[in-house]
Amino acid sequence: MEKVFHLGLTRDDLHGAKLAIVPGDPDRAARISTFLENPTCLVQTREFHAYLGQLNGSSVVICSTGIGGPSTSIAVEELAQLGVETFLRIGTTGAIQPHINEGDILISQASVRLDGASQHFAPLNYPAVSDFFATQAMVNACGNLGIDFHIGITASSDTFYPGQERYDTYSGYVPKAFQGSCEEWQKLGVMNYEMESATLFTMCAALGLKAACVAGVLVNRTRQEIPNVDHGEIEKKSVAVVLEAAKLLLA
Ligand SMILES: O=P(O)(O)O[C@H]1O[C@H](CO)[C@@H](O)[C@H]1O
Ligand SMILES: O=c1cc[nH]c(=O)[nH]1
Repeated sequence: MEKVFHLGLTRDDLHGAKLAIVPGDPDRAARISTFLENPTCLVQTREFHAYLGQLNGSSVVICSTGIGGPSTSIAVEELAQLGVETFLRIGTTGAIQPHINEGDILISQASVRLDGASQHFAPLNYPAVSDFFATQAMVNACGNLGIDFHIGITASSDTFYPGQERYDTYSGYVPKAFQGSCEEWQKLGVMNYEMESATLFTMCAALGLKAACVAGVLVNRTRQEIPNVDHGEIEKKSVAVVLEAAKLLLA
């Protein structure tokens, strides 16, 4: 059986897993795997750290995507080749609406396509939209766990600095195309910035796969630029949501 190019795995390695939980951070993938039954490490290569285990008796893969669309597109493509059909992203994020607080949980319904990779799957006028039922599972998971959440549109950018209009940088310069963009997204009701959902949603919709995204808020950009909150506590909450959503989808 053929191994996929980057992950170096075969279909047999996944034991029929149809659902993947896809954080950006490889260390987060390892931490999430500890919540599975019989977790094993499948591979650790580049930014892709993959684990297999069971949730309520069904095989599930946890695989980090690394930061941004290009590496996310590789993880999703290769996991799809191995039989995965549903991708649940669990990330961290920066909020841009004043009513959203650090530690809040955000569910992305759809994303503004500030990435490049999604254009390799579908033209820009194609929506970066999540799968309705996978997103409903995220919502129901929050309900089951008694966790408050916000649901709405996410701006998903290739860059952390200029694309998210950050001026506290080495040059302090943001190209004209992004000057004023944060305020525009705020006025258009966009909740937050992160860096993978546009690629994930677009490619999954275009390829007939299912995707949803939940994220914990590390910073509110209307108040500060650098997070000063406990990442661990925020991660615990968002991990609980994604695991409960996975269980609901596998039931
Ligand atoms: O915490 P993760 O999942 O990596 O998500 C967010 O954090 C990274 C930037 O710091 C980007 O990947 C962004 O999308
Ligand atoms: O502001 C933030 C925080 C986390 N991740 C992002 O992409 N942006």
